[in-house]
Amino acid sequence: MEQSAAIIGGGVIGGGWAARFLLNGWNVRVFDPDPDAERKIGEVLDNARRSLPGLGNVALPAEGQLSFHDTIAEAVEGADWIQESVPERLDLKQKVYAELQAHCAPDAVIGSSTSGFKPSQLQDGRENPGQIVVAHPFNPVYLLPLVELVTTGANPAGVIDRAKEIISAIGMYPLHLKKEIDAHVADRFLEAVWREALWLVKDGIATTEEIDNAIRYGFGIRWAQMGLFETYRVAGGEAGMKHFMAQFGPALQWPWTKLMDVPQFTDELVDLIAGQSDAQSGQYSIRELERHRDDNLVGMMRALGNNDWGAGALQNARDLNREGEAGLVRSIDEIEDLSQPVLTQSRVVPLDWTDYNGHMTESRYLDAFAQSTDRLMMIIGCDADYIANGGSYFTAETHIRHIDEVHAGDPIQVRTRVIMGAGKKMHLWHEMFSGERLLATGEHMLLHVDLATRRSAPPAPHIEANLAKLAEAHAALPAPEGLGRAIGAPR
Ligand SMILES: NC(=O)C1=CN([C@@H]2O[C@H](COP(=O)(O)OP(=O)(O)OC[C@H]3O[C@@H](n4cnc5c(N)ncnc54)[C@H](O)[C@@H]3O)[C@@H](O)[C@H]2O)C=CC1
Ligand SMILES: C[N+](C)(C)CC(=O)CC(=O)[O-]
Repeated sequence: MEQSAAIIGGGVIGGGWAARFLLNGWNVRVFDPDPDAERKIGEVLDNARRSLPGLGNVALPAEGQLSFHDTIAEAVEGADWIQESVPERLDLKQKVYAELQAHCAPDAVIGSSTSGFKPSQLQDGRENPGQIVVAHPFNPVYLLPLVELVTTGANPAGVIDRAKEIISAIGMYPLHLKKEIDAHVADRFLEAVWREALWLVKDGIATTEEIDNAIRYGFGIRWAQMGLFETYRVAGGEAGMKHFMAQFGPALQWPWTKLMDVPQFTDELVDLIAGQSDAQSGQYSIRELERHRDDNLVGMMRALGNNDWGAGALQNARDLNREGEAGLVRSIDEIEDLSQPVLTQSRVVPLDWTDYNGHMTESRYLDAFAQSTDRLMMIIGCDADYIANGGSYFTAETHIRHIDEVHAGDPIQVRTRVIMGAGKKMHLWHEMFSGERLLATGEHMLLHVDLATRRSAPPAPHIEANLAKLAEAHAALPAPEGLGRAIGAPR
């Protein structure tokens, strides 16, 4: 069923929301009085399209339709979700809510991107306060999964459930606060760090660049994977959290922090910080910085995914949910037509799979084919449980042919044939396509092993039977062009 989101205010954050909804298959209807809004959103979308689709290992749905509208009334027509991202001024937001509610469906959810206002302040004076929630995202909205969902007693349970469901459906994580508070949870930390950093620059202790280095060479990386409490638990050593608190608790009383005061934003301080920031990063345009940021975020989140941890684990769970819609199966019984090659991968080339030649790098073809082999193994019953019980396949030989180029952001699919499956042997033929274009083939010989002895051994009967069933069904297909090819063989 088609769903549509209205984006009210299409600046930095509204543009990010537009990209997030659109690339997750929603139609997006934008209202922003800025005559440059369409161009700005177009540029955000270009960056989102090169980074988000390849973040996970399973293809996203087809993009929705994007449209721009001259009035709020038009933009909210038929919208299931309305996301307000106008500037952080309470009077402006309240005016926008009055107009939104004059035109939107009473059961649409209205989420506010506000960084700090409480939902009760936004609901105040409204006829239908129950449809308004705070849905506070993080920049870039199209890549970072966190949304702080803040509600009040005026929000019916049904609205809260729908808000959680929709936020999850677009690949984000709704952190539902237990109660409302100014600046929610995450921005209270950000404000504390920001205040302290301003003091450090003002007092001449460190430049903007040195402060950024203090974060990105140390605790910033640590926070991205374990947050604060888990990190400090580990820092307490074997004695854990209690020891950590005993050792560092007293420091809270020492002059380690100036958090209670805020430096005045005098012209002098603003010039000092802006000047240092220009010296640090002025050689890049904002769009270039955004692309560096996105490349780094995708790389870090994919690395976390390999370890099934933190934001990477969240993405893996999302991939798992999307498998069915992407046409991927997990067992032989789910295959509709056994006579055809099995779809073993449907994804987009991630940013971190490309190289200095500007295309997918050679090692990633093996990575992709190995993932397809893993899925074929799962389909025949050689799944995580079976492997944990001591049986698996080892690859004995691989031959990859590179036929055509493919670039970051392009969709790819792998279809797999079982050429032979008998006894300990499994002979597979993978073909990688982008649309109709054949990109590469991978021919792989695997042997079933006993993981205890590390020697080849017959598979369990159900695995042998499933493999034979696929091999027999695929034997009716014409032999693949290139099967058995060796380097140097005539072409
Ligand atoms: N920039 C950030 O890092 C983050 C900002 N936020 C929040 O998101 C909201 C928007 O902030 P940004 O996107 O940074 O601001 P922005 O200045 O980049 O964008 C605001 C947009 O709203 C438009 N606008 C102004 N009046 C409007 C109206 N009456 N109706 C529709 N559009 C209108 C402006 O033309 C502009 O395009 C704020 O509430 C902010 O606190 C939330 C998370 C992070
Ligand atoms: C600076 N800020 C308060 C607007 C930041 C946010 O609200 C979240 C973010 O993306 O850092």
